[in-house]
Formats: sequence, structure tokens, C-alpha cells
Amino acid sequence: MNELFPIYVKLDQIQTLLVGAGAVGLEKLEAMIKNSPKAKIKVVAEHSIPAFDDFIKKHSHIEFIKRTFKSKDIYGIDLIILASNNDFLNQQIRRLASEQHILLNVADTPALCDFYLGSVVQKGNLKIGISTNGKSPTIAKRLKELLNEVLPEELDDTLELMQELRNSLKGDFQHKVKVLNEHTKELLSHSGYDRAD
Ligand SMILES: C[C@@]1(CC(=O)O)C2=NC(=C\c3[nH]c(c(CCC(=O)O)c3CC(=O)O)Cc3[nH]c(c(CC(=O)O)c3CCC(=O)O)/C=C3\N/C(=C\2)[C@@H](CCC(=O)O)[C@]3(C)CC(=O)O)/[C@H]1CCC(=O)O
Ligand SMILES: NC(=O)c1ccc[n+]([C@@H]2O[C@H](COP(=O)([O-])OP(=O)(O)OC[C@H]3O[C@@H](n4cnc5c(N)ncnc54)[C@H](O)[C@@H]3O)[C@@H](O)[C@H]2O)c1
Repeated sequence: MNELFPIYVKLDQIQTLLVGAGAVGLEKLEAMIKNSPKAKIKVVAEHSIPAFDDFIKKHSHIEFIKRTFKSKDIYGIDLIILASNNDFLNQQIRRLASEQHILLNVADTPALCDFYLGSVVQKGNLKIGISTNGKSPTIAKRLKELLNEVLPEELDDTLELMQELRNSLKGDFQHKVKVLNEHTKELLSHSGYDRAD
């Protein structure tokens, strides 16, 4: 059974700690900034690869502390992403995170994770997170590529128009739901977009 509950997090409203500045740390940092350019992120790592330093130079609001992790690094932190090559450190941060009730992701280590990262499909305002319950991240990545290809770019215009309609609707909640459902009944069928061509 798949018991994961998906959520979409406002990274600009919380404080995230990333530990590790190698290839995996960079991958996680890029993913966070791509989705949430104003994300509040503090990075702690003993060493960094040149590509990581280059990325930091281009994103001056990211705080980068180049030294060994200390327990006090988790003060004021809401979410931790761990991309270290150090099992002892992983276990130590797992314990600290549990004690302080901070949610933790340890890259590629499902047993230590409170949550998994997903593959992300984005078409403007539409964002689809994909998880395979940890079974195959490669399939998640392939599905992302497939959806990116097949979902029409016009979808974002549709979302904007729907918001306008939604804001213009008067009446009670049930009435709004009825009107919005009527307007969208055939919209996402293939023929709906074909007709617009
Ligand atoms: C989606 C994505 C998001 C991201 O990481 O940002 C993600 N992994 C991605 C790619 C990827 N990861 C790995 C490969 C190599 C091929 C392979 O092994 O399949 C590739 C493919 C590639 O890079 O091409 C290695 C790997 N990953 C995990 C393990 C351990 C294990 O399974 O036990 C190992 C073996 C390590 C080893 O052998 O040492 C575990 C996890 N990886 C997850 C997420 C979580 C489950 C997501 C889900 O529910 O599906 C979970 C559980 C925890 C987590 O890390 O959050 C991202 C796609 C980004 C994109 O869209 O492009
Ligand atoms: N690179 C890959 O493609 C890949 C693929 C699958 C799994 N992994 C695994 O993911 C992990 C990270 O990979 P990587 O290539 O980014 O490793 P890396 O060695 O390049 O980076 C590890 C980072 O952790 C930091 N670190 C380690 N101990 C620390 C401490 N006590 N305090 C502060 N920082 C500390 C290092 O300074 C470095 O920045 C490894 O466990 C690796 O086996 C990597």
C-alpha cells in the first residue's frame, strides 16, 4: 500500500537547511530554487564542488556556511535536506530532527526520510509531483518527461481564464462548483484542445 501524503510546501515562508555541497547537494539545491526562487535556504558543508560554488555566487540570498555540521545548525530550522556522504552524520541529524520535530529528507536513503522528494512537471501554474512510493525514481523521471511533452502549453492560459471566471462568480458555494464543473467538462479531453487549434 502507498501511504505517502503529498503536499506542496511554501519554501519562501519556512527555513530550510541543506547539509552537503557535492553533486547530490547541488541537485537538491537546484531543484528547490527552480521551484521556489525565493526559498530561504541555509547550507552547511565541509567541502563543496566548484559547480556548487558557482551556483551560490549566482544566488546571493542563499546562506553558505563552509564547515563541519554542528547541532546548533538546526536552531530555527523547519525542514532539513541531507546530502552527505557520511552515515554517522546522517544518523546524528536523524536523531536531532526527531527530537526537535523537524521534517527530514536524507537523499537516496528512504529508511531515514520523513518525506521523499518527487519528480516535478511544471506548466506555468500547474505543478504535478510524481512519486513511485520509492519503488523507482527512474520511472518518476520518465513519467515527468512524458507529461512535459503531452500536456499542452495552453493549459496555463486556461488556468488563468478559469481563475478570472472563478473570481467573477457570485452566489453560494454549490452554485460556483456547478458552474465551474460545467465550463470544464470537456476542456481537458483531446477534442477540447483540438477544437481550439
Ligand atoms: C524523484 C527524484 C527527486 C529528487 O531526488 O530530487 C528522486 N530520485 C531521483 C532520481 C534518481 N535517484 C536515484 C537514481 C538512479 C537510478 C535508480 O536507482 O533508480 C535516479 C535517476 C536519475 O538520476 O536518473 C538513486 C536512488 N534514489 C533513491 C535510492 C535509494 C533506494 O531506492 O533505496 C537510490 C539508489 C541509490 C544507490 O543505489 O546508492 C531513493 C529516493 N529517490 C527519490 C527521489 C525518493 C523516491 C521518489 C519516489 O517515490 O519515486 C527516494 C526514496 C528518497 C529521496 O531521495 O527523496 C529524482 C528524479 C528527479 C527527476 O525528475 O529528474
Ligand atoms: N553523486 C551521485 O550521483 C550519487 C548517486 C547516488 C548516491 N549518492 C550518494 O549520495 C551521497 C552524496 O553524494 P555526493 O556525490 O554529493 O557526495 P560528496 O562527497 O561530493 O558530498 C558530500 C558532502 O557532504 C559534506 N559532509 C560530509 N560530512 C560532513 C559533516 N560532518 N559536516 C558538514 N558537511 C559534511 C561534504 O563536505 C560534502 O559537501 C553519498 O552518500 C553518495 O554515496 C551519490
